[in-house]
Amino acid sequence: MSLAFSLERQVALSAVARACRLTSSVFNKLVKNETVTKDDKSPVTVGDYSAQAVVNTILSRAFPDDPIVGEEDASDLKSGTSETAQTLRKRITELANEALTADLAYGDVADWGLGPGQERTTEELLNAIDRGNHAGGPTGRMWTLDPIDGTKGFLRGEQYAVCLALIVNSRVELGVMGCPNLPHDLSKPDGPRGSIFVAVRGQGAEQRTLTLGDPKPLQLPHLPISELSFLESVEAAHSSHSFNDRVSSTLGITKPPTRMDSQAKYCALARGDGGAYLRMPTGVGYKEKIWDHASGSLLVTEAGGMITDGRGAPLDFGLGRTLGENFGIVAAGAEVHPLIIAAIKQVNEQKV
Ligand SMILES: Nc1ncnc2c1ncn2[C@@H]1O[C@H](COP(=O)(O)OS(=O)(=O)O)[C@@H](OP(=O)(O)O)[C@H]1O
Ligand SMILES: [Mg+2]
Ligand SMILES: [Mg+2]
Ligand SMILES: [Mg+2]
Repeated sequence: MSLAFSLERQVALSAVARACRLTSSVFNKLVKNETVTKDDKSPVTVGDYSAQAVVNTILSRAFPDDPIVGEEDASDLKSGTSETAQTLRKRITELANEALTADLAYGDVADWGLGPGQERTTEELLNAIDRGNHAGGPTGRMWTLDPIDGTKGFLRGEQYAVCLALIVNSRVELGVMGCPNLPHDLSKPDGPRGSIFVAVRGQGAEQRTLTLGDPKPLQLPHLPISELSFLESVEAAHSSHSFNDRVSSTLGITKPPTRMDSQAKYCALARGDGGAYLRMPTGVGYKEKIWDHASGSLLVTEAGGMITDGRGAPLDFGLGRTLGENFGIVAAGAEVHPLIIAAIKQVNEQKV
């Protein structure tokens, strides 16, 4: 009897591995005009668009009926008539086709026609990006994709992640994350780097190489307070550094925080770096996106950790494209998680 979601796991690993190859190669070649600013003022690059085109093309071929909730959409790319828009379309087509047709043998499932694919037209690739326009919701199967999480980190040559998860009836069942720049050992930032992480509900979590070899099971160690260091965002606008400092002091944590871009923080946590990830809002109004937390949340729980919002409530992946009213994120080892929730409550009470 085959394990649950084994085909989905293999397809998702293959799609993320191909997308990672693309993002790693595009970084060295990015030029002016290949990064644009979205309506919410955040950056998006040809890397984000082409990685979404690649993953959605592979998913659509393997699971044509599954909807996808993806971060990017192609409406501006489709309608733009400027020289920049034309250059972007051409570049996305080149990059996506290179990744789709490369003979990588990255765990491709030949029987399902997922070996190196055929070239796609620009129109097909832009439509593949727009397969990510699903609204989400409480029932049925859906994928959620962040083609480059931590785009700002990606642009700085630091941490970013390609994040893909399968949600069934509001529950994350499978999560895959590719982190091409993540050092194997955080204390050796110039040492070997790049890993792909995968978790299936009830089947554990593991770390592999970027070519999907050498699987290593992940288990979050029990870290005493003296060994804890909060993992937190680099961008101060994305989570409150000062709130984290106060929670840290309340708990008696003495190690400084580890600032790291993107969902790579979940991967670092799952393999035992830091011991806790704290992401408290900087203001009211921002709603966390499901693609920013789906794969990471499963990775952490399958490695033996816990994840809730800042009030201790479970994350709700069934409310649409956002986590709705969930307020902040706390992910940590099972022993330390309740202590962090209690410390957050204490800090909030001191405020009034
Ligand atoms: N105001 C605000 N509050 C909270 N989160 C926000 C906010 N604005 C953006 N984002 C999301 O943050 C994603 C980047 O993740 P991190 O904050 O962990 O990394 S980083 O510090 O920005 O590098 C980033 O994901 P990407 O857009 O995929 O890079 C955003 O979805
Ligand atoms: Mg973005
Ligand atoms: Mg993101
Ligand atoms: Mg993104």
